[in-house]
Amino acid sequence: MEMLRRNLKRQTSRRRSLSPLSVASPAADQENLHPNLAAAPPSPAGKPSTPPPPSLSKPVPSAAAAAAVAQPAPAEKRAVDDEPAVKVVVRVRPAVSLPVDGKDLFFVRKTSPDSIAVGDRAFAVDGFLDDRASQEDAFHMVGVPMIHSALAGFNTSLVCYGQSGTGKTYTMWGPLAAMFDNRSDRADRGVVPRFFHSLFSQIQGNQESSPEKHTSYQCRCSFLEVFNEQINDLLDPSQRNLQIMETTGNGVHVENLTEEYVSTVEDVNQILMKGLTKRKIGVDSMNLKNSRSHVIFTCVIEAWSKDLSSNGFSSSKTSKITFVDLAGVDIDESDGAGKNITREERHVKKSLSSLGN
Ligand SMILES: Nc1ncnc2c1ncn2[C@@H]1O[C@H](COP(=O)(O)OP(=O)(O)OP(=O)(O)O)[C@@H](O)[C@H]1O
Repeated sequence: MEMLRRNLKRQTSRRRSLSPLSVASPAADQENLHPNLAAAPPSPAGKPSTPPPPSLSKPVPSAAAAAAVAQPAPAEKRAVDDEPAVKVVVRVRPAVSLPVDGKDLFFVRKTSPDSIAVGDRAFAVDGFLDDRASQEDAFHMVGVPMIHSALAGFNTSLVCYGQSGTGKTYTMWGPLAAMFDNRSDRADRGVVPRFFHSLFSQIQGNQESSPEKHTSYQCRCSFLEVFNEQINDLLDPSQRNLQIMETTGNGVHVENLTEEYVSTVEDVNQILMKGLTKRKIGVDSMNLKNSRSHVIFTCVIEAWSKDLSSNGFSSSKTSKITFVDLAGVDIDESDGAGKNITREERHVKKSLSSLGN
């Protein structure tokens, strides 16, 4: 990844940008990591904002445990099996200005279905979105397979990383205002709002197409930021410097992190708006907003089925979906707009380099 980062530096000076997206699905572990991917994302879990019904208040199993609780239906399993455990996708952001000499128009280019070249260096990838790719294209490449995994009961994650200004936040969330249905800029909506739009329609479709299964779903979300090496709850600003704990019942989780129950895409959009407006941002010397924190949005889906056509056989599935939007690093060290930025940059760099260890 360090190699890729160095190439990004060269690219910035040419005012074109690329940001890698990684989808881990299902239950990727360190041994399965793609050579270009640094590490699997953390797995937070915390207390719900409102207690669930007694029968539903159980520990969230890991992906392996979830798969053991209920085997996915054959069609769901096939869709998940066809996907690699970790998928690395590179997206190139459109140039902010045309190159003066026209030389770097194809600086990042696809060289085969599974490789790209950045200048004279080659990288293996699972997918490539060039600077003409739409938000819809990004969703189809990384978001749709995640929905299949989540509904099949597997944990799945999307991690966006890359240099500052390369389009991580745009790809992940899109402009906040575009989340509303009546907006003319709906085409700008990012992977996450599209994911939940499609997820809730598929849940409704599943319930309508197989009424005999009596499947009920429950989804709960949390949103945290890691800023200056402290974990803050984006859904409850009074909860700062939260601690990572490991307990027998809950596994590794962030203690006291708020979880909110959601049942519609509008519920999720409200949570996204609430969290993203509280995210720490800085302003660089070009007056562009930069994310100064890593943010992690998590949704846990639990599904219970009672199939009346097979002697009332019951099953349940749990999956955790994690979206990680990492802070970017400014390549130009003199770009900071003040003393704080320098300290934040140091923490961002330290945490990003820890991912590679
Ligand atoms: N594919 C794209 N199409 C159009 N505009 C884009 C695209 N990608 C990024 N942008 C625009 O480029 C700017 C920088 O993008 P963004 O904020 O997403 O970068 P970032 O990688 O998240 O940066 P940081 O790490 O500093 O938060 C934004 O104004 C965004 O709207």
